[in-house]
Amino acid sequence: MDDDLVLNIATDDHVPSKHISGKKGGRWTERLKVKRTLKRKVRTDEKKVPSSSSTPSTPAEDRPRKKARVESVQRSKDTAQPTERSPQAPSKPSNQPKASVPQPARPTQIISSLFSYNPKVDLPASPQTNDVKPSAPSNAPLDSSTFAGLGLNPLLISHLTGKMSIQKPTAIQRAALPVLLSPLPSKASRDVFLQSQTGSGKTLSYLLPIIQDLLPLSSLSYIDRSIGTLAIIIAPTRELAKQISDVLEALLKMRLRAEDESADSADASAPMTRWLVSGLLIGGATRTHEKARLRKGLPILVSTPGRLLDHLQNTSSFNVGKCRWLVLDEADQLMELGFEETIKGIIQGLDGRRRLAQQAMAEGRSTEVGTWDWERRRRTVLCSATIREDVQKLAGTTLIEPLMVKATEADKEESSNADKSLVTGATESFTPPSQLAQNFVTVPLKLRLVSLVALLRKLVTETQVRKGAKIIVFLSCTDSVDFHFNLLGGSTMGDPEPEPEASGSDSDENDSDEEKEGKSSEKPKQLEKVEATCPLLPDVKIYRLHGSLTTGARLAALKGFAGGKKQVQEAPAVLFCTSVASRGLDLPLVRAVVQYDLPTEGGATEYVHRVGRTARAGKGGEAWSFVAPSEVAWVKWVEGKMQGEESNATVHLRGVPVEDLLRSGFGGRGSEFEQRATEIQLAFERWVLRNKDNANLARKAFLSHMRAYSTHPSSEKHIFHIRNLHMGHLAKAFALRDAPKAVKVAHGGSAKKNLPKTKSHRESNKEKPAGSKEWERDHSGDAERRMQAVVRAQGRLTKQGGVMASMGASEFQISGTAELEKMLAR
Ligand SMILES: Nc1ncnc2c1ncn2[C@@H]1O[C@H](COP(=O)(O)OP(=O)(O)OP(=O)(O)O)[C@@H](O)[C@H]1O
Repeated sequence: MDDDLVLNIATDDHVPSKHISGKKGGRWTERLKVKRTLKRKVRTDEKKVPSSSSTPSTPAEDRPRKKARVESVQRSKDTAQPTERSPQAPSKPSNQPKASVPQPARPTQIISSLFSYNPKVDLPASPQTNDVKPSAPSNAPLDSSTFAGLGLNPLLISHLTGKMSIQKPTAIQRAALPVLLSPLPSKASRDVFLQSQTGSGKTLSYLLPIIQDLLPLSSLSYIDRSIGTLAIIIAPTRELAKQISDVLEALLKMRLRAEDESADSADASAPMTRWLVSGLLIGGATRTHEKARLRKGLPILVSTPGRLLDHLQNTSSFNVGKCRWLVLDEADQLMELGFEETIKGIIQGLDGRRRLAQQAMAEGRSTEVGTWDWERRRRTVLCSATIREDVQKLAGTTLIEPLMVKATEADKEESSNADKSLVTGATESFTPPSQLAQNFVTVPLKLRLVSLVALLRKLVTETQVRKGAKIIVFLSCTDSVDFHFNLLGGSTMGDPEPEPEASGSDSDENDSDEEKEGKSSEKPKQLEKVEATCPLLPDVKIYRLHGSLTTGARLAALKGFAGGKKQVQEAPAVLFCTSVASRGLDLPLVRAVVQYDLPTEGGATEYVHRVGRTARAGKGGEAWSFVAPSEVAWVKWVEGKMQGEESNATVHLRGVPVEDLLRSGFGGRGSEFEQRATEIQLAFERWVLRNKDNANLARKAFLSHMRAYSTHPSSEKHIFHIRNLHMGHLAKAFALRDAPKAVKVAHGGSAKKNLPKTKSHRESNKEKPAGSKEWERDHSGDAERRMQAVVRAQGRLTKQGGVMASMGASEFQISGTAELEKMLAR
């Protein structure tokens, strides 16, 4: 199957016909001579004809054109003949947004096999109709309960209802607040393990009790922020920490008045919480700056683990001896990112600081005024959407006699409960919110790119009515995110090429101090562009998010995507991202989550976390997964995993035929969508051919995607095996015209030289700004380390002349350079 070699070869009008009209009559030797002369002339003329693209040619283009298969040509003639509307590629369906795309400067005849040689796709037996009734929301606020009934301070309640539009508690809040608010049963208060579905309101479940606990301190005469840090919340990523800090700040804006104090009294507006300052430590600012803020005092601190440990070890003015609360949010991600040892270090550091502070008091060395209840121990709360084995391990090392608090079904009173003790060894299923509509499309590799555009157009059209809706698209690696962001933001569909932008909207002020000092930013400025638009998605803003962007660019992208306070009036937005956005992020109005690449790590759990970015707090949402024909078994597999062994609930993904998707995205009658899709594919391919940078982005993305794909664990290799992928077809998904071999050569030099050396895709690509120690701490997970060990072992083996371990024989399907090379050449 090498049909990909002949795709999209444009035949320009002025290219002489290859048909040789032979001389009639005369001797056969004379006839042959004439025929040869003519043939030579045709070849010379062909060489003189300039390339259809006026852009610098890539090495791949320098090669002679390949011969088109008759079948392909025939097919394209049947399906891709330009029609009256075809220049407006793609014409919109009647209900589509106005996508007036200028006529592309395209050849008069298109030869494309985008719709031929694709494997036959059978839709698995799954509910196909649209009339599957949506279930009642499982993470919505409850009508049957009130915050007052749970013991929340009336001032907090009025702030929640008046300023934050939060009226009723969710199931996890109903379960957690009584436990965390209750007067402590003993000096040794119980630690808590908080578990519930995505988007169920875990953040408020611990923030409200912390604030309510600290509020009474406001009446102490000596209280001010120099009291030091009394509560610490740890989150695995900077984005999450920032998000929690934003919610905390919204809560602390609360202005408290004594009940008998009139609103007119002189100091009625004075906040009693003035001393209750929150701080954020995420490594974006210089250490000196952070130290200065710590010295002043930050009573409630939100931090990433690495930075917190750093200050505990190196900042003597960090006054944390009186810390009463420690929250470990997104515990499963903390474990996945390899923070177990860091957390242990933090706990030791906190204990040590407490001992020192007590000692200083006892020995009269402390300058502090007032008394402090040193008997009261620090309470630890661990939050997680899952109770996987590694999370239980973390609970075992950080919690003392914990209570398990969970909420699974919002509508059942008895399901919100606080168990007597922590469940151990349980393998409970982890399900998305019940109101989430889960879909999948089996997409032949060649059609992936155009199908993605079709799906985005469809979703955007549907959201036009509900302005401001957002769509998140998950991809396998940073290179792929960069490629798709630049491709959609750069393809013109025939418009004159836009001037290259000097820089994006990521202004200098967004850059962190460290980045300004040039310490961690290695990316060229243009790659840090934050926002893009695409003629195929009118009025839609496109963003990207991955760990290799500078902190400034990451936060700017999130801010742009989330929109301002009036999100409802804003343009729809699409965010291309890696798994860095899969946990905890609470972005308003996310209407759909598209898993263009299925998770390489974390399996079904990661799938549920990703789709959990929509359908939050009782709202609706859609999940879409792209499944390759060789991966169809994934659907049953993931349904089974979500269902769990004991659950009676049925979890179904609805299968949508790819033709339906393309038709609803591109419109037209009959198979017109095929021609429109072909034209879009051609426009993308032209963008790749436009210059070397674009071509390199595409090739890098292709190779990095391959590497990412090869890291699916061996337990999933019956579904995801690199051997099952047709490289030529996959190249199409990266708008590459070259066959894999050409990709390799065009990358400059030998394949061996150009393929990333046997490093894990994560190490070489996924989230790492080179030289960033903070990244090392924030993103180096156990799985990654194990994978790197396998890669290193393979490297040693081959260097010693050993035989490469067979693919998938280890935990990870790491292919060595030679192995990958062989596949590429296949
Ligand atoms: N009682 C409530 N009523 C209405 N909305 C709420 C309520 N509690 C929380 N929310 C909103 O629900 C959304 C999700 O909350 P939160 O981020 O705390 O969920 P989560 O359980 O931590 O999710 P994840 O596991 O994905 O991190 C937020 O936008 C929050 O403002």
